[in-house]
Amino acid sequence: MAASSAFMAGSHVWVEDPDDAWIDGEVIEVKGDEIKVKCTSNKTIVAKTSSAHPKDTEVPPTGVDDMTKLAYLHEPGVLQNLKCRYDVNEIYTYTGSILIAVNPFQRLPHLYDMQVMKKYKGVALGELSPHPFAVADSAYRQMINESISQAILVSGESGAGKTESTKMLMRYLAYMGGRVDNSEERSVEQKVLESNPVLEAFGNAKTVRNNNSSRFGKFVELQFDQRGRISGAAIRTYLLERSRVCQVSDPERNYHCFYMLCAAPKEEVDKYKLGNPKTFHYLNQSNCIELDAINDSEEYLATRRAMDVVGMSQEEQDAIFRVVAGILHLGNVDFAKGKETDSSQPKDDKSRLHLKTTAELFMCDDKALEESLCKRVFVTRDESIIKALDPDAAALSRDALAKIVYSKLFDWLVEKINVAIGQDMDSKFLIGVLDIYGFESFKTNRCLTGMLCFRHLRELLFL
Ligand SMILES: Nc1ncnc2c1ncn2[C@@H]1O[C@H](COP(=O)(O)OP(=O)(O)OP(=O)(O)O)[C@@H](O)[C@H]1O
Repeated sequence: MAASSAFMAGSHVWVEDPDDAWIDGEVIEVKGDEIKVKCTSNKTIVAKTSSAHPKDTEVPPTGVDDMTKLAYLHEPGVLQNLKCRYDVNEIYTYTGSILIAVNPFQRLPHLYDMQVMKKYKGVALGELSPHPFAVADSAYRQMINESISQAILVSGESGAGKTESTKMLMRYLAYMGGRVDNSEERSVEQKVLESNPVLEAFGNAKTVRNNNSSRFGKFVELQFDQRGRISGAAIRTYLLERSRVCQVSDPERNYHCFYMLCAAPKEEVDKYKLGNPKTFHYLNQSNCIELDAINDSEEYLATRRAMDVVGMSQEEQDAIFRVVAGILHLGNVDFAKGKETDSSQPKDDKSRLHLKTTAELFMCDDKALEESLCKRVFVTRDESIIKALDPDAAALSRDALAKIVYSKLFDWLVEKINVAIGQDMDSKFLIGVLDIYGFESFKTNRCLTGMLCFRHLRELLFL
């Protein structure tokens, strides 16, 4: 916190700047609760002492590898240190036992090769340069030495690099706990990675910040035996962003799988009665349909291959894509006023056709589906009361159905993947890596309650 009494002419300070967030300079005059600062950028500004912070002039130009070495742990000091390190390609910095990663937005393979992994093996945290391998090594050693399961929490804004960091942690843990006796078999890490395209197709979407943003929290659990060797793994997922299924804001996209299926080979598209993604309400609310770096047709084939690898049969794959297509048709069912007061019915022939197609794809009765959308059943102790819904309420009920069906599909996929990876129910210890997406602020919040619950859960996680 800034202490006004600490500032005098000649003090080095940080003051807020509308362009650069913070700017440093030297105090040339102190007047009451204000200071005049000659900034390093040469401009002179007057700032409130309450919003200024002292500057640590002892910090080396390339920064320090652990923020606890800074004389002042305030926002401008932390940001400046991260920037200095980033400028010399040091993307990792410690704050005690916490590792801060700054996304380099470029491949840095030399940072993660086998030689680097060997270097970090068994070395205490802080002895070598900050690195996810050091964090993973520390977790592994604590698990072995203290016989206690460990968890690593990876958190940050969307696009910050959580998924990449999680992969590094997993790679190192797999290296430490690798099974030497069964080299013919695919490693657990390999199996987890192979399942990624399936999870990404159904749980990732393009957002403003990240073209391949994970819209769910993921807890990857690596299970170990008594001797510290990997004996299994499991993926637990949390808080899939359901609202995205029926509400997409510009310039974002819905989940990748919807666009992939529309870009599938023609016979598949015909089979699921799909077509141009722009004709579906759940996709055309945003103008963003195609992505420069992603070819949806190729991604569709890659997802199918990954589904084969994780052991999903052709029937299962067909059922999955029928559900995906069914959701798109469901979204095109509009409602108009029905004959009775406050009732509703499909708006026109087009809506009736989409409803019928949805029922065919979901393999249910179209009349029953229509009833479930246009009416609500209240169950009391003695009887069931059926209430007709007006068109707005019916549309809400349609969206609620789309969201619940999609999230059930996602949960089913995760279960299937876990069977393929192979869990060890009798494992001795586990190391869990929690990759959970961070706060985001939208112009209009898609789902306020969802966001509130999500934030509450995150608060609990951090306690
Ligand atoms: N250590 C790294 N090395 C190279 N590139 C990276 C690294 N970390 C992140 N990136 C780049 O940034 C992109 C976004 O990173 P990532 O998907 O890991 O973010 P995220 O925090 O998981 O985002 P979200 O919460 O939206 O899923 C990656 O696709 C990759 O291109």
